[in-house]
Amino acid sequence: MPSDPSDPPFLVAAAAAVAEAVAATAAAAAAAPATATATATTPATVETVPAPSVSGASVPAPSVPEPVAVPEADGLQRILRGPSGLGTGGLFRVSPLPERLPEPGAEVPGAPEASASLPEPVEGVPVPGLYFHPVAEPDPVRVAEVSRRIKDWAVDEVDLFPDEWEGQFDGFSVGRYMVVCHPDAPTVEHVMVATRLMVAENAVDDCYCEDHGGSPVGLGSRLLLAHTALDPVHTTAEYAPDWAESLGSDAPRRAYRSAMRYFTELASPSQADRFRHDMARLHLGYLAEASWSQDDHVPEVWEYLAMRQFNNFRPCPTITDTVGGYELPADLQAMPQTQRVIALAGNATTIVNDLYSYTKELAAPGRHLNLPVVISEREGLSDKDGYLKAVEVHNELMRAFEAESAALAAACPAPQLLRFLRGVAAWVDGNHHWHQTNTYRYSLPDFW
Ligand SMILES: CC(C)=CCC/C(C)=C(\C)COP(=O)(O)OP(=O)(O)O
Ligand SMILES: [Mg+2]
Repeated sequence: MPSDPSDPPFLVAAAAAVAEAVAATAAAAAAAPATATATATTPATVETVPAPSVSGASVPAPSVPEPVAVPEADGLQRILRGPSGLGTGGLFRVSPLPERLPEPGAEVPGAPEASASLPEPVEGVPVPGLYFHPVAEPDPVRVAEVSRRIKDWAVDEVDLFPDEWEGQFDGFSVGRYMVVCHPDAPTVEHVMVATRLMVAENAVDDCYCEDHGGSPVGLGSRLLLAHTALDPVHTTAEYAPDWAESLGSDAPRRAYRSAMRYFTELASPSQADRFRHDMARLHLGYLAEASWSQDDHVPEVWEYLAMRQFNNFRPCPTITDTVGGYELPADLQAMPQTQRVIALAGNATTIVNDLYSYTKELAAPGRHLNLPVVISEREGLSDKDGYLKAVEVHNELMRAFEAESAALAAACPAPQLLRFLRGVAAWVDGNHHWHQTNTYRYSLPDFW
């Protein structure tokens, strides 16, 4: 890509890095035989998408993003690491992210023996055959500080849980979760913004939908009223006080209200609106799951996957830029290609949850839907074969996420977008790490 002499040096460096990656990607795609993944069988068509201006100039992007070819690991890793070289330091508020560990020729890293390449042994066993990237344990000092502050917030500011739930709160290890998912957060307070939201989101899920008093009955009403803690009601003077008072009337609403206040102090209006949209998606997903539960209905696999795209971790990686102290401009965030990357990342991370929480959900009363259960039921497979097929579904989603992310980085090398893509990838890896190592909460089935 020709560079304008007036471009700041980091843009020139970014363009050069990406141009190199594009060449590597195109060469790899031309040389590579068709592979097992659906995306890899599509010819590579990497077109350059001009970065839209923040002022809102129209973006000539296709309305339906084309799947792209999977780049070889080297090119992909280079893109996801982001720009490097003179002048790029300003793209990283803190020291550069730890690099993903290489995958030397292994088709599926992460089988138990592969964990020998980790810097330190970690607790928990990865799902055999799962495609994931191991990461190092997060900084224990930062984890301890976030853990201390989040407990204070939960107890003193929002009165989140009764004493008997304290062990579960601690066992969730939300401080470790959020520190490992946001390695580029410039301060502890930035991590806290994500941590409060994570706690609040789980409070709503547990108390409204699941095993801490939740039920599908009346869920729509509860979710809508809680949603107004994120998306305020603009009403008349007569009715506004009742609405405002309602936000303090249970723990999920207190948590949403407070976490959202902290978030909007840091987020731009556009970032806040993006988050509200994702939370509305989440609540829609909860409702579909609840209606199937009320009807004792097992959806088809594709229907389950559609529901799980909404009942999904997406609101968490979507705020990676706010937590990182920068902003992905709305025009870049709204591009169909960016939306596809975010959706694939959310889907891969959420199927990771289905796999790690499988035994927990099997032990819970009633039938709890997750991907292995739905595949077994709908496709007439044994529990083990349903689980193994769910691993394959995850792996395909994960590879598609990485391929689309790499292609987008190559096509649109805006620095904020490159950093955002790295942030989403870090969230994906951190999410896996937390699930694997949270042995208080999760354990694997005995299939191997
Ligand atoms: C943090 C957040 C946005 C959560 C939304 C939905 C959610 C709780 C998940 C995607 C996790 O799935 P699940 O409800 O199955 O959680 P556990 O398996 O109970 O950990
Ligand atoms: Mg689960």
